[in-house]
Amino acid sequence: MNISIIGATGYSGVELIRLLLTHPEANIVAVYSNSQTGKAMQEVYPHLTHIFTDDLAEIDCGRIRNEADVVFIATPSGVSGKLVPQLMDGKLKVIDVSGDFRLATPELYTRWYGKETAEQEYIDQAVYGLSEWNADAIRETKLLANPGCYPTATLLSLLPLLKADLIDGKSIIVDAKSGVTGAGRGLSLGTHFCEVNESISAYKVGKHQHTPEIEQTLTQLTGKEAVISFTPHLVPMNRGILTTAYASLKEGVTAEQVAEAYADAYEGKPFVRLRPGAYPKTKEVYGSNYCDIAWHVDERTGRVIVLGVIDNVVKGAAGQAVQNMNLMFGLPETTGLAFTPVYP
Ligand SMILES: NC(=O)C1=CN([C@@H]2O[C@H](COP(=O)(O)OP(=O)(O)OC[C@H]3O[C@@H](n4cnc5c(N)ncnc54)[C@H](OP(=O)(O)O)[C@@H]3O)[C@@H](O)[C@H]2O)C=CC1
Ligand SMILES: CC(=O)N[C@@H](CCC(=O)OP(=O)(O)O)C(=O)O
Repeated sequence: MNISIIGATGYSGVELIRLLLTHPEANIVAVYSNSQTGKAMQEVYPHLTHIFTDDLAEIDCGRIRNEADVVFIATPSGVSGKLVPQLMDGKLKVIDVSGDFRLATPELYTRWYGKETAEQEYIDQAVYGLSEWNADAIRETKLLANPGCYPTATLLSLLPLLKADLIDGKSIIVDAKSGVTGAGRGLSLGTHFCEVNESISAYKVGKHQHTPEIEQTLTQLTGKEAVISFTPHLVPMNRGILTTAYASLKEGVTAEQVAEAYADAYEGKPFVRLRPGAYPKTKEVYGSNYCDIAWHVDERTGRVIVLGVIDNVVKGAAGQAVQNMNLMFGLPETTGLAFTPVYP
């Protein structure tokens, strides 16, 4: 497959390069940037010296349509919404890592992102790329909206329980923690070393843009109403997300039914590792495409507490995007992704 990457200089873009360089069917034909065109990749990322040395090109949708089979877009919100209408032509498949095509309507997007995205006709063409839950639709689409990082861990944790009707969808609380790469490579006061190191804080309480994405997907994939309280936190580490989800169990639900729901949902799903009763660490999935899930039934309160961990840049972005590419091109899901987490 001939591959182009728009936004190759960002953290998700450079992770796509790392994964695609060892993918047996992938051939990166061009990498694109907005503000660093003409530079070689190793000038921007010296760790790529002697490995990937292509020059960054100015974004050219005509060239991409002519020479690529698939284009990954890993740009800040509001960018792909404008690019995709220029790319959706002929055989080209588009995988958007940003949030521009995830929400059901442009109005909903603008309410949560404070920006404009593409028109409804393009949003309607996009398939939500939660690989483990939407594979049939993913295989057929030409426009893939790759899930957000927090939604990936949260949805994989909660969907089995809501689908099996074991929890009250309106009782869900999600407390999430992310490493700083989740905020991208751009410089900002909030991600500055002295602000983040030896500290932890919540942000965007009650207004994080992943709240509607999680609610919408829970409902679309289970047919059940879902309302969540979602609070993200920034923690002083590079990679990793831990989501702790709480939900009230329906009357009479047993720990065995909970275990069965997870086993049924993830049988034959290579990237979800079920670890009942465990305390998974982000370090245990670092650099890998795994999502580890553990659950604890609290009989005293009648709640279930679910812990999900992913590497935000891999399963939360580039890894899941490659998994989706594999599905879209009829390859085994694990192609180019079957590697062991880096530990410790
Ligand atoms: N980081 C993460 O863990 C995750 C990120 N995402 C989403 O993926 C997208 C990329 O994130 P991330 O890699 O962290 O971001 P970065 O800030 O690290 O990178 C952004 C990239 O977009 C390019 N870019 C910036 N503005 C424009 C523009 N106007 N037109 C074209 N290209 C532009 C930059 O290129 P240059 O500077 O060279 O011009 C850079 O390559 C975001 O939408 C993010 O929300 C999703 C899941 C997880
Ligand atoms: C730590 C951190 O700042 N994380 C980012 C994740 C952004 C992201 O992935 O958002 P979209 O893909 O939906 O744009 C945030 O909370 O906004």
